[in-house]
Amino acid sequence: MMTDEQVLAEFRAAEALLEGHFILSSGLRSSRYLQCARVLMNPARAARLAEALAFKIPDKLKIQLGAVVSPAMGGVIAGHEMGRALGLDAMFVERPEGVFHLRRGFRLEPGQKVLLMEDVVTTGLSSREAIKAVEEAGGRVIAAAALVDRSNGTADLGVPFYPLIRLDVPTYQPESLPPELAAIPAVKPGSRAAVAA
Ligand SMILES: O=P(O)(O)OC[C@H]1O[C@H](OP(=O)(O)OP(=O)(O)O)[C@H](O)[C@@H]1O
Ligand SMILES: O=C(O)c1cc(=O)[nH]c(=O)[nH]1
Ligand SMILES: [Mg+2]
Repeated sequence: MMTDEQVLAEFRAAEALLEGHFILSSGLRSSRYLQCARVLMNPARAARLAEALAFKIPDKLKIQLGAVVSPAMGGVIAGHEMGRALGLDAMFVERPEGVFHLRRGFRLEPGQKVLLMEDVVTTGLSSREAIKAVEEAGGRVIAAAALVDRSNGTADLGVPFYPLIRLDVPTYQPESLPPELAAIPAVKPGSRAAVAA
């Protein structure tokens, strides 16, 4: 078990709570960014957080799970640590041509029950795209998990969703930025291809 304060303390210790002007995966803008790669770069910290998250998933779901699948890049280490915490193999989907799919010889048994693991959920779009990829590969996503849910309650993944922590962080459409954000040059930390302007 970990309290929200303990989770936040791990993020602070990792210097993962960034402030500035960020272009998110969805194209939305924010003055705050959770840089989960900095949290996960410490293996002991990554393992502690994954164990705390595994504890939040109900046993009746956990016993059904056959694998963890996560969307690359951000989900890779998070998914691997969840695999360790749950005693399951962890695979990832990636999108070198733009659409998530399993590569590298990863495969799912027909109907194999999967936990979809993300680092951060903002709009839920990446999770939904990854769920589709799992289903196209024959698997069945029965639950989703993430280190951080910053969707402010808006993300609907279509399956039960277990975030380690929920953080209320505002996002803005690029055409309706508050002046203090418009004054700072925007950076895009994630790896999804930017939408053409
Ligand atoms: O809920 P969403 O609105 O989809 O946003 C969250 C997604 O954005 C980030 O990934 P990103 O696309 O930046 O790429 P990366 O994981 O390859 O860095 C993060 O790792 C999630 O996958
Ligand atoms: O929405 C995103 O792309 C996003 C937000 C955030 O806080 N951290 C992150 O890694 N991605
Ligand atoms: Mg990602």
